[in-house]
Amino acid sequence: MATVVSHQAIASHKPSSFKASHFPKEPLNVPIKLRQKQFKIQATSSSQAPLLDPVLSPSKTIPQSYKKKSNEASLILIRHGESLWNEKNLFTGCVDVPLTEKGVAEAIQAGKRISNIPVDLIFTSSLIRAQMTAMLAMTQHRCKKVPIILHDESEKAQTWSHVFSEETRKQSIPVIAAWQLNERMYGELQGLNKEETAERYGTQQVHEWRRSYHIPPPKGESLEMCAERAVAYFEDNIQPELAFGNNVLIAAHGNSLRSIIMYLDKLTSQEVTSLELSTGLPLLYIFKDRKFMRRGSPVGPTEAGVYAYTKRLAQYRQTLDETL
Ligand SMILES: O=C(O)[C@@H](CO)OP(=O)(O)O
Repeated sequence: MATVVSHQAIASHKPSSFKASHFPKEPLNVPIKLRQKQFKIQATSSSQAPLLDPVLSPSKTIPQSYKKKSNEASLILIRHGESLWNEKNLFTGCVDVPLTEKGVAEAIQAGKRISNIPVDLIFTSSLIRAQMTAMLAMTQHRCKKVPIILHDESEKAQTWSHVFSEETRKQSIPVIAAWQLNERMYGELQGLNKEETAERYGTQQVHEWRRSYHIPPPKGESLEMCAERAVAYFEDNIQPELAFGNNVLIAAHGNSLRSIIMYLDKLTSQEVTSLELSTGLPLLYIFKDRKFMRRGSPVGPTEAGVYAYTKRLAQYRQTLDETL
């Protein structure tokens, strides 16, 4: 079954509808797991003191009043916009190259398409092309919240990036960068031209390296190996957020997203070989009753059908319309 995916999601939380009680004393809506790992709530009312400190004890991290927000959540997947090496037709993998001007435009266009879909939390890979895409897309979001990258590479990085205003935090969206969402490592193909590689090794061989599930490129990751870390990360860190009711945007890569879509859509290792993702096209899923329902790629933020998908999305857009 061949599947070409693109999509577009919708709404945003209008500030007035976003009750502080959803995230009592929470920083940036920090997700449960990350919050457990990275933060503890500091018991102080001083405006001078940080509202959050690095975790000292995970057991102290979950406020008693923390309750599930919703039984339903939106999940938006976006493959990054065109990169400089996409343009040159080079195998890229884990080489960290930026977007082209076209890629920037694609990311902005993706943002327009999802400008009415709620986003509480953003996950990206650790690579700049995915991060640029997420950030550029969010410039278009009607909620006008500010995406902020959480830095957990050191205790100092955590401490130095604290936000001291609760109001400011409420107007922010945490961005979590995870290497597990990186593009598959393309081994000895990284930097090689795809067409020349096909001429040298044969079209069939190169197609197997690029699209088969089990066969890795020389000294690189097969899709199966990529799935082991990307899907594990999704299950451990992203799915719990959706189950809690947080709406999530993931900006990542052709192959890390193929492996996640394989998991979401329950594709076989044969079916995934024909799954192709276009650059910069958002794809919307609804997570409800522990199931993922793919909703495709809405054409524009005003497309009526998008809002028919769920009452919650329609309400969210209506709230935006009334507030902004
Ligand atoms: O070069 C890469 O990293 C990927 C994505 O651009 O290529 P492919 O389409 O071959 O998986």
